[in-house]
Amino acid sequence: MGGLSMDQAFVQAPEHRPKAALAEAAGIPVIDISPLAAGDEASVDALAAEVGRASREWGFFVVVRHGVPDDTMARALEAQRAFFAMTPEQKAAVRRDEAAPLGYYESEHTKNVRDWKEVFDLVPREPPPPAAVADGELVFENKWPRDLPGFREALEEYAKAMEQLALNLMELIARSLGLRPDRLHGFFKDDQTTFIRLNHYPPCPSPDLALGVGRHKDAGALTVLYQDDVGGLDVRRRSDGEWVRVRPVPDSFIINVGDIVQVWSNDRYESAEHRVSVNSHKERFSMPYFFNPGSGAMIEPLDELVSDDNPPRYDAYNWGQFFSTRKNSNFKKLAVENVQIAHFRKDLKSIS
Ligand SMILES: O=C(O)CCC(=O)C(=O)O
Ligand SMILES: [Fe+2]
Repeated sequence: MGGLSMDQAFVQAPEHRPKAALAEAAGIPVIDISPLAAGDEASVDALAAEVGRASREWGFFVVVRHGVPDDTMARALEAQRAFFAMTPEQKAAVRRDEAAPLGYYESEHTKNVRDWKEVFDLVPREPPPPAAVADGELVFENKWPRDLPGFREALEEYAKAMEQLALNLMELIARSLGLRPDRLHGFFKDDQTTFIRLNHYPPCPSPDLALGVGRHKDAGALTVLYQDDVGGLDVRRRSDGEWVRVRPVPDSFIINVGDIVQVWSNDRYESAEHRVSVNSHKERFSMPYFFNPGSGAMIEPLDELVSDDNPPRYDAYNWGQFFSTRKNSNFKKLAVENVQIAHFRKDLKSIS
């Protein structure tokens, strides 16, 4: 389906291939976040502590009673399925290209191995088209498919609900770090580079050799992920380094803190490595919302979280530059190593 056929480009190195039977993770926290809306201060504090513990111990957690309306979800999921059910020609009409990275794409690479998936990327906020686009600058303009009634509206509605949820989670993360509740909100203004990805993982003839998404960490601030009931998201467990499967929970979102939260928190929280396993008989759908700051943001450990005893562990880096370098490297197979926050890690030996 979708024109994917199993060739060498998909084959993972032996050490990165998924094991046939993977334990379902016991203990990934499932957190009811409804106390935030109820607003009782003591319950919100307890909730923030729970989010803090999950971010520290796993970098991943599942939220339920999150306030996203059922019909908003239903419309978005229907739009997603309708999109991938279109013909290859219809999908190709909104295909991404090197200068304009949004739209349909079936040839993403993670760490230089091709992923067994097709995607559609969109941004909730389109920047005004730049009068002159500098050489190499990416254009974040949506490519809406024609002949798919309601698609755009459903996803715009979904994006609004996601932003509210992501800001609520940012508040909980800020509180959990002892910061002002709205301390992180200023990073997510109108210039934010947040994007939504619709993922479709078709059945794969060799799920023992390929991955839907190769192992990676999310580079942004926070990811709010919908997954259907098929299962396939694997997280590397911090306590022992084992890969474990995240069990699908109905009416939930999976939240993971990204590299930016890791840097802001000066390593109190760590973004976890994850990947997607595929299977030979069932297609799978997922939909991550990548909550990202504006491209001008400088990312560095927050002042309140560093001290003489706990000096900053990272040099400041420009998010926009990091983001476009990363996006370009997912586009095709490259010889160079992907940019990582580790490249901005200070050599602490020289500080102490
Ligand atoms: O499909 C999933 O469950 C996760 C996808 C993912 O990790 C990503 O797109 O960054
Ligand atoms: Fe991811």
